[in-house]
Amino acid sequence: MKLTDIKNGNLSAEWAEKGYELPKFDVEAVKAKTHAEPTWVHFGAGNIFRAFPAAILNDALNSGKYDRGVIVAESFDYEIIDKAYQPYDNLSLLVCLKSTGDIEKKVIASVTESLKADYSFGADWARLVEIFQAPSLQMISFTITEKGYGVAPADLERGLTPVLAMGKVTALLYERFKAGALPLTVQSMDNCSHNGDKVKAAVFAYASKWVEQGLVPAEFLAYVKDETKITFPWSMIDKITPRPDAKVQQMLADDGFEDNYTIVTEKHTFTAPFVNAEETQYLCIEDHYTNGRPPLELGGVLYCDRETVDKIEKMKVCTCLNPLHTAMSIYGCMLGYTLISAEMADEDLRAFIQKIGYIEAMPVVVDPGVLNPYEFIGAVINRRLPNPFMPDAPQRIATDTSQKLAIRFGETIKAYEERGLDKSNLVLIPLVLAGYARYLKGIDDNGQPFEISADPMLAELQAIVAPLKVEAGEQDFSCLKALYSRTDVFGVDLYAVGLGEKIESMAKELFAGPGAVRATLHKYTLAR
Ligand SMILES: NC(=O)c1ccc[n+]([C@@H]2O[C@H](COP(=O)([O-])OP(=O)(O)OC[C@H]3O[C@@H](n4cnc5c(N)ncnc54)[C@H](O)[C@@H]3O)[C@@H](O)[C@H]2O)c1
Ligand SMILES: O=P(O)(O)OC[C@@H](O)[C@@H](O)[C@H](O)[C@H](O)CO
Repeated sequence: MKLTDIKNGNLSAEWAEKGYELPKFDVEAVKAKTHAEPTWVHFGAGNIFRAFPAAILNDALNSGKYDRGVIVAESFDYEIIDKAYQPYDNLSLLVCLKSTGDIEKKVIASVTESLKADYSFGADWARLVEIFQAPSLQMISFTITEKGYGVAPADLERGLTPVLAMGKVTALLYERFKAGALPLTVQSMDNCSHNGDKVKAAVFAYASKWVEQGLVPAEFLAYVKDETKITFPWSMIDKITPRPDAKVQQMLADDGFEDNYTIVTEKHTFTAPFVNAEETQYLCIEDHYTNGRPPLELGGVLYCDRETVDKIEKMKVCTCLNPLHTAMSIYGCMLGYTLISAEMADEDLRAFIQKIGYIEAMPVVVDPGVLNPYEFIGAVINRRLPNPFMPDAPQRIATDTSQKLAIRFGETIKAYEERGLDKSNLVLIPLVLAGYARYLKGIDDNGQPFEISADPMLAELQAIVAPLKVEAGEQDFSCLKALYSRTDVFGVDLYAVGLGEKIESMAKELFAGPGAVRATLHKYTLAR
């Protein structure tokens, strides 16, 4: 079985026998229609694109209610196009790793063209210009990582031939402007807060600079700033999509699926003709489009207003997912875990995050109205985190913890303060923060050193806890005042809100020698 069998009409009975879902639409007809009248270009040919936006469109096409595919443009790592798209007619295999152990295998055929977005690839660039000149084009979208939105001063000086993604996008928008100032929506789908504003700021930066340099008329800047023409909606995307996994690769090989190898590009993108991801997914998009849009609600996208997108993001990041991730990762690293799913089989850790979520954070959750926070957190705790097929590690999540504590826990503490709620209800959240001081020592619960994940504040914060030792007996913990009063790290001065002393006393217990992390975690979690 090979993906190219689909184009060649060479489909053996094996595909169905082995449980591979094939496209239910006329792939060649969709390809031709999309070529003639494109509606959607997506920048960033990475794993999440294939696992999520392209898969949603595939579902819409399978429903028979839509007839256009998506054209993918790669502005950074061209090897992905050469090695993971072109040899497979842009087809891929989505392997959905359900928490039940069921595995869904679906051929994704919604990507109709793959293009290298750079002037040096003449034909591909010319095709992109043609697409941007097409009145039918409705939306361009992105999953290019947060750094993909960067605007470097040197690139702004390169005029109309920039090398960074946002410069290229602005150059293509200029082509659309010249074609009659046609409307278009520019849609970030990256995992960063207020993502639409990031694209907007970058496009405005290039357009302003080019006007200033006399390279484009002032009307171009007015065009990108005119909300009846160009919009930059916000979105919230949530689907854990790890790199292609060796076990999945082997399972495909055992099936007889030949396109089963992983490619690591020179730029260190991990790609493959297949992608593995969890089943749960949320994509919430601010519905502010100027030229219509593909009907992605057919594939489950939730369209709403900006305020709702913002609330959904807060629900996820401040309460229902990310605080639990961080809590279990700080303790997971100290307890020697390397797999999130294994941590969920640890009764203390599971109860720890469950009680943090339901008892301590949920009373102040931001309820977006359109998604039920209880259903969301239920899916996180019962289906997503325990999924044994997801190769996610606490060490990944513990990266940059100093940058995440304020949003993941500080917002909840602030909400208790603002609403005059009883802060004695906060026990396990203080235990997470106490655990952070213990984590910063880089010594696990057996008394052995472990590698702390990268963090821009690591040296500074480790210096604060340096006087402390992991050992039984009396110690002076007054150094912790310099840690827990840091509003930049915790979002609040924990002493000013009456939690500092409680956290300090928990820290004392956590530092009391090997085994103290487990004992303290167990004690407080059981008592809750
Ligand atoms: N993987 C997930 O679980 C997940 C979940 C939700 C959201 N996301 C969002 O999607 C993004 C990409 O994730 P992925 O799984 O596709 O990663 P990936 O490594 O598979 O692909 C990254 C993509 O971004 C491009 N890129 C990287 N640096 C760039 C740059 N400087 N300029 C332009 N393009 C650049 C790459 O070329 C590639 O197309 C994440 O950063 C996040 O914002 C990912
Ligand atoms: O991406 P980070 O490093 O901010 O956080 C790590 C995880 O909590 C995060 O990646 C989640 O897996 C993701 O937010 C799920 O959609």
